[in-house]
Amino acid sequence: MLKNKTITFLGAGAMAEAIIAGLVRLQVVQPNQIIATNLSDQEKLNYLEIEYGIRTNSDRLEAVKEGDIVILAMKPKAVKEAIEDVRETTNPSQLFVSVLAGIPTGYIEDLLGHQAGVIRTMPNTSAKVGASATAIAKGTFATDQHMHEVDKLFSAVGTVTVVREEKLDAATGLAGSGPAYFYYLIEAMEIAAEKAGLSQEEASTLITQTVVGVGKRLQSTTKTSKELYEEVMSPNGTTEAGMKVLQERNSQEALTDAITNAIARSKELGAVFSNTKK
Ligand SMILES: NC(=O)C1=CN([C@@H]2O[C@H](COP(=O)(O)OP(=O)(O)OC[C@H]3O[C@@H](n4cnc5c(N)ncnc54)[C@H](O)[C@@H]3O)[C@@H](O)[C@H]2O)C=CC1
Ligand SMILES: O=C(O)[C@@H]1CCC=N1
Repeated sequence: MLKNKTITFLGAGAMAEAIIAGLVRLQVVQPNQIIATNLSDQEKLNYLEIEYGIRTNSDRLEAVKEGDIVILAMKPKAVKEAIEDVRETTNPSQLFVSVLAGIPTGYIEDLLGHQAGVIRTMPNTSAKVGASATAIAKGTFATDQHMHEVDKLFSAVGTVTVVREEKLDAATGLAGSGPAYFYYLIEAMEIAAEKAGLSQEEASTLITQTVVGVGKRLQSTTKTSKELYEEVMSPNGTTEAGMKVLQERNSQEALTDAITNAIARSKELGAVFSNTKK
């Protein structure tokens, strides 16, 4: 399905690299089917060529012209300028895939100015190791075939959940931003480990395997998250002592609020940029 298709990344930052790494490592497409372009960082393009064997082109018009699938991977605030720059070279047979937080497909369709197939996605940086949790939603002119192609692309770098576009902001706050919440918790574990006298190496193995174990357990159990943490807590034991502090400080409420705020920000991004149309 993706054979003979050229995939152009317009924007070559952290998210583009995570997806490129996953696609190349899992051989979903040949490296030479991928072209990356960006605003100005030639060093980054050189690095991507060497690291992943993909093609790059600092001429954004040429890079986009060649793409059957164009992945929009710039920051949301740059989307208007980025699309206006290359609009003249786009055509209705191309598929545009956005990874941008908040930006509605309708806004991208308007910027392109033709009935372009646009699919909005929200992956996360775990794409780099083939473990993204990606949500995808169809724009007005995208076809089922387009959805199949994007499903195939992102299935190669993790799971794909198809949702209606209005749910993408929720997916963004939850899973797009999600890795950051876990890394923040992990940083807390590192600080506590150091305080307690563990070496970095000792702490690293203990923490990483704890996180991996939680993920694997979640994938293989029907127990609820509450049942799973209660299973760890012995009466008057160590976990209870730890959880007491988390509960006293309303940590769960803080985390719920954090995710809700991220979801609100995704909605806000969409509103802000859609209001500054053309
Ligand atoms: N970093 C993450 O965890 C995730 C990011 N995203 C989305 O991915 C997008 C990119 O984020 P990052 O990779 O973190 O940003 P980044 O700052 O690492 O990369 C942005 C890239 O866009 C390029 N760019 C800027 N202006 C441009 C223009 N006018 N034309 C072409 N390219 C241009 C830059 O040169 C750079 O290569 C954002 O819209 C973000 O919402 C989505 C899911 C997760
Ligand atoms: O922080 C952001 O806006 C992007 C979108 C999801 C993860 N990172």
